[in-house]
Amino acid sequence: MADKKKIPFTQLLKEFWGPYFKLATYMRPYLPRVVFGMVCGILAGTLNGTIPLVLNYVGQKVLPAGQTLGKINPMKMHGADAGPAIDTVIWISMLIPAVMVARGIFSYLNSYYLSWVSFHILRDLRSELFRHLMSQPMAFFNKAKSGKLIARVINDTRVAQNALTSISGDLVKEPVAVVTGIVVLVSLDWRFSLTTLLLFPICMVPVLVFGRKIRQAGKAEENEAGAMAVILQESFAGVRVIKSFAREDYQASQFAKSSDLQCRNSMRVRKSMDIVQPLIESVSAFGVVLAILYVYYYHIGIIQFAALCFGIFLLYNPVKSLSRIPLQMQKCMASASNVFDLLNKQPAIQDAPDAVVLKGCRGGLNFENITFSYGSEQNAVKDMNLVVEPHKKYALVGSSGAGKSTVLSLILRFYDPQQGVIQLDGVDIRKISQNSLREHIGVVTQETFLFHDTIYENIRYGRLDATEAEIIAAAKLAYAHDFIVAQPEGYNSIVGDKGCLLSGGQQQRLAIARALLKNAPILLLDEATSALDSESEHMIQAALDRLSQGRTVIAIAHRLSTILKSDKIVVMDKGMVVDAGPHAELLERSPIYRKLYELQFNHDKIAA
Ligand SMILES: Nc1ncnc2c1ncn2[C@@H]1O[C@H](COP(=O)(O)OP(=O)(O)OP(=O)(O)O)[C@@H](O)[C@H]1O
Repeated sequence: MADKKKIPFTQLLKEFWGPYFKLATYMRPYLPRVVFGMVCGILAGTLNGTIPLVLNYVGQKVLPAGQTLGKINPMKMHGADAGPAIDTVIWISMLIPAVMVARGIFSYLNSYYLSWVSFHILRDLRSELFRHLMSQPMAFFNKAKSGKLIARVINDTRVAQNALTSISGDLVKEPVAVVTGIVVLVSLDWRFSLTTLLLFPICMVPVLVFGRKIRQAGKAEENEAGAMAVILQESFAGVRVIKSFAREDYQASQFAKSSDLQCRNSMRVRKSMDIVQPLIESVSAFGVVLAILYVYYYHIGIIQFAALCFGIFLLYNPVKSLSRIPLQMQKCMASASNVFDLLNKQPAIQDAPDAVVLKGCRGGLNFENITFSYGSEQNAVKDMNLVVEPHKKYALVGSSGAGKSTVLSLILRFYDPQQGVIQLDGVDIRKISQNSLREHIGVVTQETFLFHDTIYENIRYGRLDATEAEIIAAAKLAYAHDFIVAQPEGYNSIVGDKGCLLSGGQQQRLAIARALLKNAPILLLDEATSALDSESEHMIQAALDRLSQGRTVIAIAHRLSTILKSDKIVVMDKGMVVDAGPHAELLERSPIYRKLYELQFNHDKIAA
């Protein structure tokens, strides 16, 4: 039998309330507003509770005395008992709108200030979460579903904030309203109040029973919202694949399934939520019967009766809001713990406390005994030793899966090797701040990523403070200026989602312009394998040649021209550097290189 360990109460409290308290700490910068909002809530709650007292007072003052239900004597309405003069009646009656208006103002201020705070908390939480996600290393994004991350940033933060707003709004105002209301009712007529309030605890039963169901269904609803976001994100990102396989119907059926589940979960939540109110109202109806019986036996005054009934009626909303708090807390807790789970995830790759900020570098790299695996038993890079001299050009060659792309990722510190050191100008790259390291490395990959923005903004991404003249100069150097000005809106033309409104060659040239603008001393190139038309290829090659000038270049070579121009060709096989040297030497002495050359680069030779 499993050993049932008793969890200490304090730990339980921490686990259950932890996310809520953590969320509440986000209120700290806005404390004056929170306090003001809560004080307004207390005043609104107090005024709400005292309304029957005011009604009773006004009634006693302005209506002839001695009127009781069942014993009304119309004759007493005239003559000596007719009551005070009309101006006194008006003045005293004005107490009622005065209290109601004051209650309305405080209630509005309570809601306004607490909503203001909660929307600002939502803003802060979302920004922090996004920044935190952006700081996660590549290994995190390799595993995470981006749709789910989007749902966390948009959905979970909103659900947590929504619940926080209503909870913080209700938590102070409503108990005050209930306590004041009950005290006032009891002071008016304790027997009537006790008789009618007797049923209040019974009203809590449906809240407790259905609260559990709401919690479970609510969690399933949130999870399914995440799953739906994954389908949406993948369908839009992979629309080319979907269309080329004619899988639109399949995707639509996947989405419909998720939507159906979402619909059923939402119905479960709604059903449980909506049944609570009619049950409470049914129980309350018995309270009305009790009230009528009480009046029948005790013949209380009509004004007092009206005030008591109004008091009971005014208790309804605060009690309803209070009964909602546990349900909202459950929702808040589920979403907040999703958010804080992500926020608590420390990035596996972080800047060392004494990390230096790189200001300029020569671009010399040294790989010392580098071994790296992505987590599987097989090493993607093994015992790699390589000295990369500044301003020289290196070509990485090797069969598919040899580890070439991994080497580029290690230079960028997307991953840290399990063994060995990579040095930049003699400094371990783990001792350099990640931002400044990457500021000194330009990357052009075969899969160009362009943002859905203008051509101008896409180039400017290379250096955010670049001037217009510098951006145009970079485009000219990348042989992109001519096709850009030929676009309907020139540099202000939108490139479409991931640059889809431009040709592959044009996208590549924009990426080169972006790298030229960055002007980094080290350049990592992953050449396009896809066959571009010869004119486009020629221009890209010329643009790359310009980009490479005066920099340390490490290129994953797919073209003969690249390997012929390289100072050194590094041959990789199964994660290891098996040889390195100039083309002619390797052709002579390396069987692996010879084979690769014949398979991979020979057709270029023929084409040339
Ligand atoms: N993100 C990843 N997670 C797990 N394993 C990976 C990942 N990326 C690459 N690998 C594995 O690491 C090894 C080296 O891959 P890498 O992409 O570096 O090879 P490559 O020489 O660049 O191949 P190609 O020329 O096909 O791009 C391969 O066995 C590959 O399956």
